Amino acid sequence: PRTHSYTNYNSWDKVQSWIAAISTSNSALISKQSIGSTYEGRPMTLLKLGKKSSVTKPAIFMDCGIHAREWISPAFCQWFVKEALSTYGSDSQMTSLLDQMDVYVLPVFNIDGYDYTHKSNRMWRKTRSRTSGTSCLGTDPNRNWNAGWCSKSEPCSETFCGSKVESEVEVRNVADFLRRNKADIKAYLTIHSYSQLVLFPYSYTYDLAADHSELLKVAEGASSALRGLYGTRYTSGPGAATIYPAAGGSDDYAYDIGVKYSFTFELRDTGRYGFLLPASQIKPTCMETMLAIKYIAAHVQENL
Ligand SMILES: NCCCCC[C@@H](C[SeH])C(=O)O
Ligand SMILES: [Zn+2]
Ligand SMILES: [Zn+2]
Repeated sequence: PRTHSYTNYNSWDKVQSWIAAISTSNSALISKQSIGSTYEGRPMTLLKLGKKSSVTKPAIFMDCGIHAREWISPAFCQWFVKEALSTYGSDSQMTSLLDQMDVYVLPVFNIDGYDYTHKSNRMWRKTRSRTSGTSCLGTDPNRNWNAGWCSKSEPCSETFCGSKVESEVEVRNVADFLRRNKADIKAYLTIHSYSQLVLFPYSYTYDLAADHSELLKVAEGASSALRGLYGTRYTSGPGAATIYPAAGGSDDYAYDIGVKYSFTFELRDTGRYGFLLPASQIKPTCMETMLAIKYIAAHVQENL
């Protein structure tokens, strides 16, 4: 049956029906808005969490599922929404957060790819768009942003940067939203797997970001908050030196348009299961990651 579960990896049609249900479950705290469609025509629906207000509040933007095979990522976004709604009023930090700020959550960024991993190729990473002149499909949505964009790359590569900046409609839809709302968006969080890392700009250069020392402090604080639950060890640092140099990333783009608190998470594990993280680890992974996200949110609030 079409039953959604927070402790299972949900197919796209289950996530889609969950979005419809959860977004109308509590009109005081959650609403939804469309930010466009994917290449194959699936609806990109943004969830807006926060105490309803007639004035614009400062916001945090979080996306999951940029890469199709990283199933623990959309699982976390669903968990986050559930936790926010169910602990508002009882958890003082979550209550303060949703009173003072709005949190935008995009549960699955690359829906076409996510659906494809459920139906065809579990290890697919990219979008499912067609590029003229090649039979290889897809562009890496985390190399397609206007941030040190790579221009030269192979269409058949897993990290193909695309035929041009924002060639991918999914990237354009989110970039447009960030540009429209950048005055109010104070933090950008993008959730990936795997490697257990908290990364921040830059990846497109080894140059340190202007806010490097503060971002490092926040990333280390988030990692230690996460470690407090089960002892899971994360590494923190700027992307280029901590994982690998990477052009055209969403975090670098958000930072360069002025969203100072920009972080990329690589969730569990460190390679034993990799992208195929067992569903039995969804709950512990989401519980510990909540602590890291709440740590960052608290820092953002303290610096509003
Ligand atoms: N902006 C690049 C952040 C660091 C790399 C993140 C990983 C996630 Se799978 C990648 O996009 O290769
Ligand atoms: Zn990824
Ligand atoms: Zn990754």
